[in-house]
Amino acid sequence: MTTQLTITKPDDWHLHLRDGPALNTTVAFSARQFQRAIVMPNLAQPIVNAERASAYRQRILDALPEKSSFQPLMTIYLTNDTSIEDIKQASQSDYIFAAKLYPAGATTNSSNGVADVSALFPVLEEMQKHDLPLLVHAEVTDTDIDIFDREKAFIDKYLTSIRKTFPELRIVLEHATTQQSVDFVLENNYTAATLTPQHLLFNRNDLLAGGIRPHNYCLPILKRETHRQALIKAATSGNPKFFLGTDSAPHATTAKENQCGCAGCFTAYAAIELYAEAFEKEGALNKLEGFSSFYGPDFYRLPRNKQTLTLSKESWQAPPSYSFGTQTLTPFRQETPLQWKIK
Ligand SMILES: NC(=O)N[C@@H](CC(=O)O)C(=O)O
Ligand SMILES: [Zn+2]
Ligand SMILES: [Zn+2]
Repeated sequence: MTTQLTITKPDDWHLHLRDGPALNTTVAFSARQFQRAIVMPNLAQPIVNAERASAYRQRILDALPEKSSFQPLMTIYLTNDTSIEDIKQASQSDYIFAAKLYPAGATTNSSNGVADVSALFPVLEEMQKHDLPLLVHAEVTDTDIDIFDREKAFIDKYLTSIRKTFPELRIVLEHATTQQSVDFVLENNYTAATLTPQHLLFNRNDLLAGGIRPHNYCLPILKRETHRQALIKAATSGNPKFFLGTDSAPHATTAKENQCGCAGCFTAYAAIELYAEAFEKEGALNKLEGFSSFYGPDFYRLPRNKQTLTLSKESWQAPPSYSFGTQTLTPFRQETPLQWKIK
């Protein structure tokens, strides 16, 4: 049995750090284990251009613990007002690494998202031209589509045509949750997916059976077990199209334990530990390093990290909450001890 594991320092290719006082909590947790992170742009006032990304990046750097060399990799938020010039400027900047497509209304702070995907095609054309990756929250928002079918419906309605129209645009299907997404990624060139710890560890019973568990609620919603198995198979396959993206998405405890609770799991406090547990259960700890530390930078055409990170097999319990600005934050999987610990 493996009781200690040293891997190249990982990166997080999908992260929500939020803004303001929240940065004092979120940034340090990610910097503890990740060297770099793709920072999502869905703030209350979304990061829609290079100028806003630059200011947000500075606020993140200002919140870094001393001596940390953590690098935030910024993204811009696509809207129906995104211009060709916005894409040019983002591509030319040395701190923006992708642009994110949120269908309007699909998830947290997405009201400014794209209402008409086809109207975005000139922007996607420009992204392809500059080789700026497209990151997608792949869910339709149609009220007549069942929430468990929204990812598949997005592939059928939009992603297939985006893929065909822009064959060399690099696309990341973010936080993939279904067999259909795995198949789509496998079948198409220049197409990858991030996988979250919650979707590798949990299925929808963990959300809904025996009581509703708001801290396991995220979007896309947890799916049935067959889908979880497809994701774990992809993650542990050694296929470089699948890599780590936590989608750690902190919301104050009161916002989650609520009449209308927010979507998002706070995993960044123990993300690599949670992934290690998922890989170990599958007997695939030897595949963790590629997934966590190699395939992401390879896709983004960035160097792999030089530093290492060591994990040991050790049971520990997360505290009931962390402070989060003036509020508190409940860690994901708080009720069950974690199995791995960073040395
Ligand atoms: N995943 C989530 O459930 N929530 C994310 C948004 C997102 O990634 O869709 C958030 O910002 O809270
Ligand atoms: Zn999302
Ligand atoms: Zn996210």
